[in-house]
Amino acid sequence: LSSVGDCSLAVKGLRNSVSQGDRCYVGDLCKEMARDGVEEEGEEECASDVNEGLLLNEQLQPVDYEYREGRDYSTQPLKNGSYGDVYLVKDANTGFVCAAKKIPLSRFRSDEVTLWNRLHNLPTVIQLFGAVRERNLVILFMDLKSESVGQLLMRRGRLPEDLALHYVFQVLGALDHLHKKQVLHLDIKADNVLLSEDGMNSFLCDFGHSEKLDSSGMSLNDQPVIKGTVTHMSPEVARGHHRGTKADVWSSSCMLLHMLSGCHPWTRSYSGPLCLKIANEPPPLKEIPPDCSHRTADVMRAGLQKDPGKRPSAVGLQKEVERALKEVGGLRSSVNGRYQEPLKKL
Ligand SMILES: Oc1ccc(F)cc1Nc1nc(-c2ccncc2)cs1
Repeated sequence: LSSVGDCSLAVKGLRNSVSQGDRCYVGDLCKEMARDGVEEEGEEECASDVNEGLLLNEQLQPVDYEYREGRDYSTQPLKNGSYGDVYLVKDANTGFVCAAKKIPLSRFRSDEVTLWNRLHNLPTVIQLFGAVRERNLVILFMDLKSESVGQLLMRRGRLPEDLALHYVFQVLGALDHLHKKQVLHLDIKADNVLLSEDGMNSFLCDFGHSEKLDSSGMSLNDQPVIKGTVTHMSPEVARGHHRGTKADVWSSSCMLLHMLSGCHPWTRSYSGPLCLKIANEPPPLKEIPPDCSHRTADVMRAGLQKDPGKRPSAVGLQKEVERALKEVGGLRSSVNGRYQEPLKKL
């Protein structure tokens, strides 16, 4: 197919059904790719040399309607593989460098790309540059950032209070945008928040668990439900109840606790499977570091309300974070400060 509408180019193999005239439909294509994934489970050989998808950034240049690793772009593991299947990508024609995540087709959910694509002009969400299927893999191309908050936490043990509040402030702002666009993230955690070079700006990534909300706030999900990270899972999600915007608010409070203590929530108080503890035990408020300001503790008490009805919205909690940030004197810590030992088991 030749260049299509607002997509710089549709890679060959695109079914005609997804590209009518001058519009290309990321969603339909991705549904097709995901459907193939489900059918192909275990039928490895029949993937032949399928190569189809959409490139949304003209710096990624297909050759003869194909975009193949090795020929049209090269990859190398990012941060020597510490992110798993995320790679540094260099386009062979333009020399453009970006990042890419490789996902097995059988695990690919079209919602990941369609919902991410809905957020394409949000400055607090990492930009999607394209989605291309090659054999049994889906490769998601995206903007390259320096590291994740998860990486930063590995380097620093635990973060200064003002820096942790600064990041959760930005994450809650991004969540407010997502929720206004009827999108749930459902895997908010330090690993899925990326940082700019100077560490001052953060970007949400990984929409692999995202779901769309319907008008009544119920999550509309026709894709296989995969749960997010257990330690950051809200009680209602742990119970299998309906997932709404408040699930992301709970997880962002878990991320704040993780940044302040250096440990995932619940793991300092309990060992073994956490799902039941999250559903039945009181929120892990005793894990709040004693050296935290009262306002910061207030943020966690509000965000870790077990009843989603009593939990504030993203923008509501963001206002409490703003008060806590003011109480500690605003952001003054540097990203590259000394290592601080994570807190011990309770
Ligand atoms: O699983 C994902 C699905 C979609 C994404 F957009 C990102 C990820 N995961 C990660 N991406 C990175 C990263 C990206 C860009 N630059 C530096 C690091 C580190 S972990």
